[in-house]
Amino acid sequence: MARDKYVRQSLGSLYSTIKESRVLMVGAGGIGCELLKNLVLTGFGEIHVVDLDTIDLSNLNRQFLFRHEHIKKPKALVAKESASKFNPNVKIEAHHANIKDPQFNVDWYQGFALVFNALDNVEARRHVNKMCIAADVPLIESGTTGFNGQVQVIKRGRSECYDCNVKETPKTFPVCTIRSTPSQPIHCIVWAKSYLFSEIFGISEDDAPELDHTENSDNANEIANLREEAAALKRIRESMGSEDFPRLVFEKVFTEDINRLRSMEDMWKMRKPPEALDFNKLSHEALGAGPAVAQQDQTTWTLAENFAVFADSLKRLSDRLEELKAIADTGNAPPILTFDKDDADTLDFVAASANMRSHIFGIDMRSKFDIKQMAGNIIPAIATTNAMIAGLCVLQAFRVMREDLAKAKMVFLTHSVDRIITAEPLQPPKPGCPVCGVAHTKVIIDPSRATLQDLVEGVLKPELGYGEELSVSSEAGILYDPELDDNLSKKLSELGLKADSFITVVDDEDDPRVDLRLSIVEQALPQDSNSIVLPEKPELGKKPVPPPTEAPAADSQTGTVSNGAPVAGKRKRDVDEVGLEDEQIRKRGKVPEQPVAAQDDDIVFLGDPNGGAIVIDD
Ligand SMILES: Nc1ncnc2c1ncn2[C@@H]1O[C@H](COP(=O)(O)OP(=O)(O)OP(=O)(O)O)[C@@H](O)[C@H]1O
Ligand SMILES: [Zn+2]
Repeated sequence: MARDKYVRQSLGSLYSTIKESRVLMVGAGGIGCELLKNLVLTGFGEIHVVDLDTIDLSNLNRQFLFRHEHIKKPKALVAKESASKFNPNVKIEAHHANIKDPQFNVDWYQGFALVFNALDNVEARRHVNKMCIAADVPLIESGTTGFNGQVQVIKRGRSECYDCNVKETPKTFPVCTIRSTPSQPIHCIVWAKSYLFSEIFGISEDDAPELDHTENSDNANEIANLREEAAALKRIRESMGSEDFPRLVFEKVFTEDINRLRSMEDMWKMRKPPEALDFNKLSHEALGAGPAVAQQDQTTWTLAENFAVFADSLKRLSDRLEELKAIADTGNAPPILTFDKDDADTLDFVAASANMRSHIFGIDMRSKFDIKQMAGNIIPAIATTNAMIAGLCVLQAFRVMREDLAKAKMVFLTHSVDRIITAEPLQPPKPGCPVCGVAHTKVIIDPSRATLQDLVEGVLKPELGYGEELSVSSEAGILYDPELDDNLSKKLSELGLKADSFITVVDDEDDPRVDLRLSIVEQALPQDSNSIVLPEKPELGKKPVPPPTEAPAADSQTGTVSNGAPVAGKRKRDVDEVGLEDEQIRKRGKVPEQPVAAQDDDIVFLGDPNGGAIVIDD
């Protein structure tokens, strides 16, 4: 029996299209391993896999194409090797490289019928989105976070692209929220990890990425106070190892600093004022608690228990640092300790300190287990979620391959609504999107001669009808506008423009035409011809008047903006995401509020009476 009998039966007329197609998969991690297996077993004729990484021990629990003996080998190559065995008729090309490398240019993308993203970061996703829009190749974008995931079909001119919706920028916490007015457990955890731990054992908080030290007239005074406080804490660090050290640290951060804060009455008009702690009282109460409580990581410790763990872990960490100092070479930078969620001493210290601070501000205390997840920025990657999302990617790919985009869907996998899989029709491109709301074309330049003047005066104005009001920019910034003509005589190559660079042209006249993105092809052109040639004239429609935009809601706690960006597909969360409750995960995952009712064109699985194959009827 032919190995592809059932696939042929299932796919019907799509079988030969798929067999002859060349597709690209970017990322061979959690989703990528599952997806590559699906693509190979479905019989996609040629599959290119790009991944920049090598295999790590921690990948093996879910990236099933990899085994222990593959650790440190390139993911793309091993994925190819393992998946080829499933179907020798499929050609797999592996690229151990960054997808942003220049060899993966617009022409290269145009060689694919379809691109799949199986990435874990927004930057690479945005890059592939941009390239697929420029090359006009459909993209299936996917991501998972714990039990949630999503698949998005992106096709230039037909659907929203990845950048049609502004992505949430990684959230930082204003330093005043962390240091003066915490209101959530995460604020106290960040304080314990990035301020207290760092000031005592590590590098200064000034280098902590989670803290936003932006000053404005409202907070300048408070920031100056906080700097003084930090300097005073650093001085206490000098007495590490002394009998008095725990009391000095404790009284500085849990008594004196809190009393100072409490004395700023304006701060507490709308909030509950903090209550300072008393070292003597707590050390007395903690006598019976004993540091062994630190082993109980699933229960929420009492204040006295937190004190006991604080004092004990402070001692453990101080002893460690003192030992390191004793053996350190003089002349080198002094040794430091860094927070690691898997290092019990550092986690105990952060958990106990965070909880005591929470108590002071009337915030719920958390178990050490919870704090570990939040401080370590972890959402566990779930193999089943990845497998389901990879399956949904292929089902959506069938619709794209059938050129049936009307039936393609944005699919959500969610843990928190009645239906685990929900779908929404594709939304049309957002007018004014900086990526897909622009016209694209190629421009051939002779790098030895082409100048910016040749582009502006020789092509853009005469051939494309631009008036005086236009601006030209590269990815590095503005190159030309009516007030900036210094670069006109420069060669494009001197301006950093080379093969596969993009140039953006913006029409600044009244009632402007859409922006134009030119991708550069370098070619030596005959001396007697122009140094820049447009092989095709793009259609330049009018720029749509943007509909009134809904201002994204500002997060009342942090002042940062949250706009429900699609799942970033990251297993390890940034610090902004720690403390996400289901509600926030749902927002981030863009999961619809209400499950979307089953629709006529939902996929129906039918049992096959002829031998167990599944016929997919959509
Ligand atoms: N710019 C890029 N070019 C090529 N591959 C990339 C790029 N950025 C990310 N990737 C790859 O995308 C894959 C994403 O997979 P996944 O989300 O499972 O992450 P992981 O690194 O394998 O695991 P984890 O981060 O969860 O430990 C990774 O293998 C990563 O190397
Ligand atoms: Zn867009």
